[in-house]
Amino acid sequence: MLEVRYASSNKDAKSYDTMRLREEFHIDGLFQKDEIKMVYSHIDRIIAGSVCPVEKELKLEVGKEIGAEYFLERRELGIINIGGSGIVTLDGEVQELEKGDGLYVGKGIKDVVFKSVDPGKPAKFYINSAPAHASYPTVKINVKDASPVKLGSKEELNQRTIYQYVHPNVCQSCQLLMGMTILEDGSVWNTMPCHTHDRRMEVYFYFDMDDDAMVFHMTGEPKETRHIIMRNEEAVISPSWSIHSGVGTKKYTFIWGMVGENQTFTDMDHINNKDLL
Ligand SMILES: O=C[C@H](O)[C@@H](O)CC(=O)C(=O)O
Ligand SMILES: [Zn+2]
Repeated sequence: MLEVRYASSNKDAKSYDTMRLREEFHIDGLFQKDEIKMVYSHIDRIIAGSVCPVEKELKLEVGKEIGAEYFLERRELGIINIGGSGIVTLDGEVQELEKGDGLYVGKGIKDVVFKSVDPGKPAKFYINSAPAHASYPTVKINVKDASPVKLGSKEELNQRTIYQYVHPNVCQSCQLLMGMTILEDGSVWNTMPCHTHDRRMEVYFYFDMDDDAMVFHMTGEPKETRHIIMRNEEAVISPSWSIHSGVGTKKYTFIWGMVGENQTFTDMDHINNKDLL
């Protein structure tokens, strides 16, 4: 299933009510058994989605929206498995991904097939894909190979480690950047102090949450902030003009993916807390 969403202007988004904000930016219904769900956003043409093979093998297919012979004809793909052991087969070559493992798949791979090792403990593949102009090698990224950046402090309730998976420090890609942020026990804030980066949009995917837990995800321009309530295994699109930051009622982890003009991670436009409205 592929759902298409168009881009929203910062001028229009100011007047969105809760439901409209969710319609434009919030993604739920991920990880349905034996299904692939994808959202194709016209914001930098990122595709974010889930692949949840249980009994069946699932193959990436293309429709008219992509206009290619096969999914990765002119795209690249990042995968992180958040479930049980899984297998991704790339033109017949087998890659095994345990929980937390990632895979970068370059342009030109024709057959991408997903399956679970044990249907009793299905794999859950979270995916991000972006248009690509060049083919870079497939790279498997274990959590331990991802490049860690420690941020925050106990006092600010935002102590966390950002693991860069698809990033120039780890592997080559055309435009995709992807990683996972893990919070320390008792820290509830991510990406606060917050930032924007007009050169890249971003998608956050929240997981490893209890059923009754929520993350209040902050969105909007720095002086027009709104929130979107996130529950386990839901994602949210952040246009380049928007902040993206969250606070949890209980513990959570999230995967971030960025697509756009550049790949520089440290070029964000930091926003001072006192300037937020
Ligand atoms: O532009 C960078 C992205 O928003 C994330 O990498 C930030 C993040 O995971 C965090 O601060 O917790
Ligand atoms: Zn960001």
